[in-house]
Amino acid sequence: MLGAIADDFTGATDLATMLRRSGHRVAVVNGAVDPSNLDPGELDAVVVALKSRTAPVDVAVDQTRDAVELLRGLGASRFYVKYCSTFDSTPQGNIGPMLDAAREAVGATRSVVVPSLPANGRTVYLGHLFVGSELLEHSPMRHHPLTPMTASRVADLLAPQTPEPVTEVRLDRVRQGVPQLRSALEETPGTYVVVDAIDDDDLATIGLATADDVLVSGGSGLALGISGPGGSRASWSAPPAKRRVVLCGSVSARSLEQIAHAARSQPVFTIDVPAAARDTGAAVDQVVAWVRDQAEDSAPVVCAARRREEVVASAGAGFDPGQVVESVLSTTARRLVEEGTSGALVVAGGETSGAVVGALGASTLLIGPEIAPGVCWSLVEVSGETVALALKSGNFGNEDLFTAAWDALR
Ligand SMILES: Nc1ncnc2c1ncn2[C@@H]1O[C@H](COP(=O)(O)OP(=O)(O)O)[C@@H](O)[C@H]1O
Ligand SMILES: O=C(O)[C@@H](O)C(=O)COP(=O)(O)O
Repeated sequence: MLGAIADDFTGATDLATMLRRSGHRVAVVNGAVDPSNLDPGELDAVVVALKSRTAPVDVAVDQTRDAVELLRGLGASRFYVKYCSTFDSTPQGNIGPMLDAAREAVGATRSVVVPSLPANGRTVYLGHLFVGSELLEHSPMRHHPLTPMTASRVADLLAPQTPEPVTEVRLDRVRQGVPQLRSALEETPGTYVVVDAIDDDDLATIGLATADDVLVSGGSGLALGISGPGGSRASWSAPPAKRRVVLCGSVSARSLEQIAHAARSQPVFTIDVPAAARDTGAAVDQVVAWVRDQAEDSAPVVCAARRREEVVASAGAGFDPGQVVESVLSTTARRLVEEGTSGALVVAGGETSGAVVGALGASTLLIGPEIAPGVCWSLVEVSGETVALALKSGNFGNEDLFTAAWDALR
């Protein structure tokens, strides 16, 4: 079994989507909950979802070690550390510390570092990470509130995060083929080796060349190069139709476009963040009541900003706006599910998704149909009821995702 550790929940379902494509029967487990209902005999891969991307370094390291133990207990013999395809991290971490912790725990001497996800425009060439046609440092990730990415060479981003040497293998060696790449990796000194990849064939070559490595790391793209046995997939059946709701805590450029698109046909509610900070319970009551008032066949959207200017800055606010929004959206999710109002949620944003899955107390996500590259439906059990969840990474999906996602739920 392949055991994977993802540093956020949307990243976990992103990876699961790619593992499913490459022939694995895969489940995502919430690293914070005991996965007692999991039958590893029916799975080729398990992804542990953590909320460690922006956690304190020691917390991320402890969570990583615990995840390795959990995966070992489930029978994992190979491991995959999944981080963001835009390498979201700071000079302190947490990609380096998580890699160091995983490498020591699994006894690996080396790991490739492969953030590329060509399906969503993330490529690495000459060691530099591109988002579409722009270097990472010129992309909107430059302005990310928690992990502003102001450099583009992956080795330069990783080096301050680890005492281990970081080296590079260039595209020409990848394009020479699997045996040559394997030799290049063996000859290249360095514990972490950043490998260029600009299309899915490159990822396939890297996957084959590292097939015997006990540890690999990357965005989700590398999973396309790791072949699973390709047996029949875990059974999927959509839960009974109940009201559909979108909870968007992401303020990424693509999520804001998706809200604007949905607003043309669906009701949209914008949370008043300062008011919610004063009385979170009242804000949740207001959102839940608003959702109940919408037409049964609608797919209402709840968000906390429709434009970038509406994002409340932490500095000087006197409260943590991110925490307030996560709290309102996750408590709303639990209320809507518990009272039977909603059985299908699209949740946008990595931190937001971690908060929602945490509030639902879900332990295992059974992976279902794909909605867009890196976005899929999943099923969770909440108090004996089956709920459909789609966890969407901030910058993933077409503009119409909040209205089109439901088509894949049948
Ligand atoms: N209006 C707002 N003001 C301040 N923070 C907000 C607002 N709306 C959402 N947030 C916060 O922004 C963060 C977005 O992060 P996340 O959910 O990971 O999305 P993404 O995947 O796009 O990065 C969350 O912590 C969320 O609570
Ligand atoms: O690898 C990716 O790009 C995604 O799986 C991911 O981790 C994105 O993070 P969020 O935008 O914070 O959801």
